[in-house]
Amino acid sequence: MDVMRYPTVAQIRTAEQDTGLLDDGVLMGRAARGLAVAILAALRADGGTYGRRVGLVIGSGDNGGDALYAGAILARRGVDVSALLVQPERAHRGGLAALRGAGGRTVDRFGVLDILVDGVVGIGGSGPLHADAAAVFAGAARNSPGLTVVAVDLPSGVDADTGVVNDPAVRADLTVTFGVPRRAHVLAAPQCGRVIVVDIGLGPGADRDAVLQSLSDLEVGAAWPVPGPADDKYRQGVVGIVAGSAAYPGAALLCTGAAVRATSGMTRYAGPAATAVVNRHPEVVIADEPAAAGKVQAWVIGPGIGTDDAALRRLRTVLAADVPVLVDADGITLLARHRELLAARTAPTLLTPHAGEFARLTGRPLGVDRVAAVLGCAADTGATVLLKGRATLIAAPEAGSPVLVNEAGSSWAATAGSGDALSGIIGALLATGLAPAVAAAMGARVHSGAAHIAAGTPGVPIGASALVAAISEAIRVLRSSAG
Ligand SMILES: NC(=O)C1=CN([C@@H]2O[C@H](COP(=O)(O)OP(=O)(O)OC[C@H]3O[C@@H](n4cnc5c(N)ncnc54)[C@H](OP(=O)(O)O)[C@@H]3O)[C@@H](O)[C@H]2O)[C@@H](O)CC1
Ligand SMILES: [K+]
Repeated sequence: MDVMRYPTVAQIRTAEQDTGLLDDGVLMGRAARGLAVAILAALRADGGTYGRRVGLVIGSGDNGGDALYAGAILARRGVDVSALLVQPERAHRGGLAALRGAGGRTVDRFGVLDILVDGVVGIGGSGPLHADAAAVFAGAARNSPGLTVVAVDLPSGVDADTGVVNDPAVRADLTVTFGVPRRAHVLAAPQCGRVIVVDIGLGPGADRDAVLQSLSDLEVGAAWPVPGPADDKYRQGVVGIVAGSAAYPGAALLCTGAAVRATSGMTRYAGPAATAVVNRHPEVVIADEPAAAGKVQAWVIGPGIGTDDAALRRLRTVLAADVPVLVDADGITLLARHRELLAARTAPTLLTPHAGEFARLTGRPLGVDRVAAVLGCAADTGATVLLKGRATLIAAPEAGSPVLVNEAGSSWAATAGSGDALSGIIGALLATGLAPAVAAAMGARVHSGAAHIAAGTPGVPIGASALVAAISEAIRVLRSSAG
């Protein structure tokens, strides 16, 4: 599959070392040129470069070196460059000399600026942005309303591998990184702004061993199941949905509505909201119980089913079936109390918890390293696990499997009932025979796309019904990106 890969800092360091160009500063020179080009483009897009005011906040490592050498290039182009050294005695010597030689200057505080460059820390950083540096950013923002912040490699204070946004941390409008994207660029995307990856000649193997990966839109669009000439409703997969209740039919309507829109296969509903479901979605075939529902190729169970004896009975029935099962919401709460049900599974299981359900399932809080947590949970449960969030993570239980990430691109999907829709989409994909992790990643992409389309530009708040209504358009956009 055509994927984006996000290596760890250790893997990036190895790739940089493998070039043999680290010690003579070749890589830093390339990084600085790429950074300068990006800053010049940002200035040009906003009125030109000559005489514009760029401030550099410089830390004590090579991240500051990149910024200083880039500053030298900018100064030679007539940009007014000033640098504030957070730890003057530890600032990169060669970079500082280059900046001064090109006409840049060091300052104790910034005047009014057009662009502020964060060269405090990159992949060598840990923990929050130090207080003295944080004060510089706060002061510059006060002085220069509308200031554009450009992060070198990473916004300082954001952990490169976990994407944890410490307090304080820099929030960037643009992040310029080198060779390969870092995990934080997808795990903490809102903090990074637009990300530009500059080629510094790391070679094609630099991200080969990255565990964290994402599918491209093109790949999702090309793989989306659509009916072929020989297909009938059964051949495209039948999904069975157990969701909602007579008193609360909403989850049932959203989940089945999403499944109906996601593929052309057949959708069955089994449960106490059957009448409400068929009244809203006449194409759905209903039953009162999963045991009476007829044949399916995948089950979805959990949204809004409650945690009473009837819900547990239905969960037992569904998990006893030798077909893939997606368990969500109340289903996960029940599973946390009845782990033996998972152990007896004969076909793949997909669990789709949010952070709270994840903690219930594993018996411990999620922690800061979401990638490690989702891998651990998949290995422990033997199930594929989709951990919901702005960056949704998906891990299969097989050792060596990648973790697939879907960065939602917006937060419009954070609304009640949104998860019910996600389950329905993924369930329909599971029924077509896609591997659980791939079905989950593709479903998450369409789900976030639908939220984005429903919210519009500029966005307005949406309910989950609007998201479900936009699923068809989201699939159309992805399929058209695949040509
Ligand atoms: N290697 C390469 O090939 C290439 C590398 N490149 C560039 O180098 C960068 C990596 O450089 P690096 O290794 O020098 O580390 P870096 O990110 O500057 O930070 C370390 C310094 O920060 C300090 N510090 C730590 N935490 C802190 C905090 N919270 N707040 C404040 N300070 C903190 C820490 O201080 P200490 O803990 O030692 O007291 C240490 O001095 C990389 O991101 C990229 O930009 C490019 O040129 C391309 C080629
Ligand atoms: K930085």
